[in-house]
Amino acid sequence: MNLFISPDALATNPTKAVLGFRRQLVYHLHIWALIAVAPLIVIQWHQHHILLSGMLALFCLNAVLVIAFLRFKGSYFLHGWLFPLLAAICATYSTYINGYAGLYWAYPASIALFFLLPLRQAIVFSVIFIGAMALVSSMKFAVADFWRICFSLGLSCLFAMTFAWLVGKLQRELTRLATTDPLTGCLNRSQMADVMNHHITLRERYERVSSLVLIDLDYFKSINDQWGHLAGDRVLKDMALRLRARLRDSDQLFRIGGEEFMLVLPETRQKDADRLAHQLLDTISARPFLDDLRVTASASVAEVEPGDSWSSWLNRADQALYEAKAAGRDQVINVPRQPAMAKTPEFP
Ligand SMILES: Nc1nc2c(ncn2[C@@H]2O[C@H](COP(=O)(O)OP(=O)(O)OP(=O)(O)O)[C@@H](O)[C@H]2O)c(=O)[nH]1
Repeated sequence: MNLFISPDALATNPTKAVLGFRRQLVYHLHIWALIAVAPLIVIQWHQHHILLSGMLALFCLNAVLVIAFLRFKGSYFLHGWLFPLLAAICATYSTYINGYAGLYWAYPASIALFFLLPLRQAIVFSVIFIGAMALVSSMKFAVADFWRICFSLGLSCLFAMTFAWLVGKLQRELTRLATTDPLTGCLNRSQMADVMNHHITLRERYERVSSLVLIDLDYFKSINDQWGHLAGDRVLKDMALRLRARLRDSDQLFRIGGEEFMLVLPETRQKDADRLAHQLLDTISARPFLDDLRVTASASVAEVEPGDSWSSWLNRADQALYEAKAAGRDQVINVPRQPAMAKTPEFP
């Protein structure tokens, strides 16, 4: 078995990739900490530091459980909280009984806090940890060393905090870039299957109904041909703004192709989605784009049905959109609802 490949190695979308990054960090940190700390259990036992040896054993047991949970269940054992808590307590207590030999462990412990905890919790935790270390250092070491320890430990935390903060910012920015379309700011296809599957699950489990609306600009190619691609881009941007202005916060707007947009409308039945689709086509055709460019769009509406997969749901909507185009464009076509399952007659 390869210990160094975590279950998240193959993430299927950007959000999962970020979650996978955090899991791998936690996973690897626990492995290295386990390897480093396990021999100390025996060393401290031999030095008759039974309490410290016991706490280190607890630390290693927690590391084994975290690794096993991540590896086999894909979840965090006790949310990964015990590592920072036990590491800080062990380092403080070891400094108290072992002096400098214990102090050295405070540095990796203070850095690990920022890799394992959310940033705010790590800051609070590190302030408490530095306070406890300062107290122990004031009892064990000369004044000059006390100040050296406080400043060097504080600086380690500051470096780790800056790094963790920047990595968090980078993760958020990369997720945004990977999940949205740069031209219109709409969600892109990377999230589509996950979002639709979520609504299918809500339908299957709680009978909560969502609908899908596809909107495709009519004769968009001729806009590009006549006015140029930059003008086409401005039409697409304006189109996304108009759609967003009419939608609720809970609705999700995707750009799934060149001039094709998809709306996922939670808690919305087909007839309400149909009304919204008509309103959206009106907002597109009512006002000219650019200076005086009249544009129309075609749309289709499909409510999620029992037994749907995301692709069958999308295919039905796609087929209806094709019909709207074939029927002359500038109109909404609804996917016919499946008849409700007839109840099986009960025999006396
Ligand atoms: N400006 C611009 N054009 C794009 C973009 N993505 C795709 N397109 C163009 O969109 C056009 C789509 O053409 P078609 O698929 O024939 O669709 P259409 O002309 O709208 O015709 P119907 O949909 O049948 O009404 C093509 O010319 C693509 O080059 C984009 O990001 N910006």
